[in-house]
Amino acid sequence: MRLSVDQLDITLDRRPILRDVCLEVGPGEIVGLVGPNGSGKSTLLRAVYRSLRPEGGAVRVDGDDIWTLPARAAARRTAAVLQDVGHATGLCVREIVALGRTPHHGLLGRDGPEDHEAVDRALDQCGARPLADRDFASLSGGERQRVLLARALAQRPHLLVLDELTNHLDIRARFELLSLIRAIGTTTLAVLHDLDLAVRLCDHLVVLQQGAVVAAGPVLDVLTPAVLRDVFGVAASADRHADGVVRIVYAADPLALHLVERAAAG
Ligand SMILES: Nc1ncnc2c1ncn2[C@@H]1O[C@H](COP(=O)(O)OP(=O)(O)OP(=O)(O)O)[C@@H](O)[C@H]1O
Repeated sequence: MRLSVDQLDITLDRRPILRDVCLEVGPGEIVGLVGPNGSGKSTLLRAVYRSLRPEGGAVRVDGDDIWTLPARAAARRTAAVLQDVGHATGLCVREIVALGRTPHHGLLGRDGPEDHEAVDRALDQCGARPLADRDFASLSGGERQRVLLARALAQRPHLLVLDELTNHLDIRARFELLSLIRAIGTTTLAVLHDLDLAVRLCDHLVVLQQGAVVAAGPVLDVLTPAVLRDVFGVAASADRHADGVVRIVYAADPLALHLVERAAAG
């Protein structure tokens, strides 16, 4: 259950988007992919879940290059929960979660006892069993995110890929979903915009800036004041507090961006 991204290059519309990107996610680790808007995070995830073929480099799951595996074998290994995906109406929650079993089906595509067991377990893991018979389209944003995570877990993937899973969620729902991901223990690569959540969830962070990795490693090694200032444009530091929790503390009011710009200039 290991992800290795090796010297990945991606060009879109004749513009280089990712350059020489390398990263590793070890078994059971949660690695956060962070960086400013447009730095290439979603593009990198697309390459990892095999929706975008790179010009150079390789994505390996458990040592196998995903482009040398048959499509169905690659699909079984990686499950993605993506942001802002439109969803067809008319399917109930159980049917949506059962879609996670599709890569495991043979040519006849029939569900067996193992599929039912995987769906029930995923619904339970995500606290979504009471929603099982509801129309998916009738759910709140937070409930939908839980169900989409359950669909990914029903797949029993080696690797979980999450793109802004906590978008649109209130603060309590964010923490609930993130603690659920921690408890699941699947090897995970997660794009997160909220650095405060990223430092709580992740073992390691990878920072992308203009398509290149500019820092990678344990949270406190990566989020130095220089990285927070030069990459994210805020005067802040990440510190472990007495209760053991890492928090980001702003040196200046983050709304007073002119102070940050002056600090950077000086
Ligand atoms: N299909 C495409 N064709 C051309 N350029 C693209 C395409 N998809 C993305 N890009 C460009 O690639 C760059 C990286 O986009 P990407 O969505 O990967 O960034 P991101 O870090 O996920 O951004 P955000 O934080 O805003 O979601 C952006 O400049 C974007 O405009």
